[in-house]
Amino acid sequence: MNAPTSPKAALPPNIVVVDHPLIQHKLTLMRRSRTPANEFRLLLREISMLLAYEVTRDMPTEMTEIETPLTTMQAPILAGKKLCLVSVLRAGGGILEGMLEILPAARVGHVGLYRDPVSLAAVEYYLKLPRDISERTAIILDPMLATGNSAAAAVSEVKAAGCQSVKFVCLIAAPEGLKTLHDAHPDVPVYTAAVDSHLNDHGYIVPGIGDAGDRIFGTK
Ligand SMILES: O=P(O)(O)OC[C@H]1O[C@H](OP(=O)(O)OP(=O)(O)O)[C@H](O)[C@@H]1O
Ligand SMILES: O=c1cc[nH]c(=O)[nH]1
Ligand SMILES: [Mg+2]
Repeated sequence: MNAPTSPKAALPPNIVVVDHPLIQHKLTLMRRSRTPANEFRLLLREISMLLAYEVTRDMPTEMTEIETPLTTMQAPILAGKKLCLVSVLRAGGGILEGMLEILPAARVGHVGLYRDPVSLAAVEYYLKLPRDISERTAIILDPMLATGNSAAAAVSEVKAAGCQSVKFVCLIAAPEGLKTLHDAHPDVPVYTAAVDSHLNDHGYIVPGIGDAGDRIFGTK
């Protein structure tokens, strides 16, 4: 039996494990191999909305004067840099849906990456980012951080486009991937619902959820 681990002391800094009970419950339902694709997608969307709260917790606000039906008051509104959500195709689309529910004004970019099944290197096949991404905080979305090769490549593309403020959101991270991403991009914080035990010989996260893209789109 493989239990997920949260060896917080051994992890690189800049990792936020969002261990809210609602998220943990929904993640358990997603992990079950018999959970069908339609339920899997819905659970991922719900968890993504909850992760959106955590990854935006440090967004600055400023005060503005408004009129309520009873009086005028100083009230907070969002201030500072705008956001760009960057979905790593294919599986990032599963997180993007939920994030856009909470952050409807965000711009959206896409990075198409697949893992070479033998070398586990990330192979890029698509890139489309908003022109003004350098003026935004980018939140890169991908459910799985396994070897970390895809995440590191996605962050490199976003930085190459001029973005200096980057965060990474996933559902499950492996310790190996957290280290690879931190070594390549120590300035990028990672928000994850779980840190699992290890990678298997094929680079899959154990216990994990299997192939996220296949489970979202029912392709296996
Ligand atoms: O950390 P890594 O070892 O790079 O693995 C993680 C990547 O693997 C999965 O994508 P996959 O290559 O299966 O593509 P898909 O989303 O099109 O299925 C996942 O969505 C990540 O992008
Ligand atoms: O466990 C894993 C590892 C990489 N990609 C996935 O979709 N799942
Ligand atoms: Mg896949």
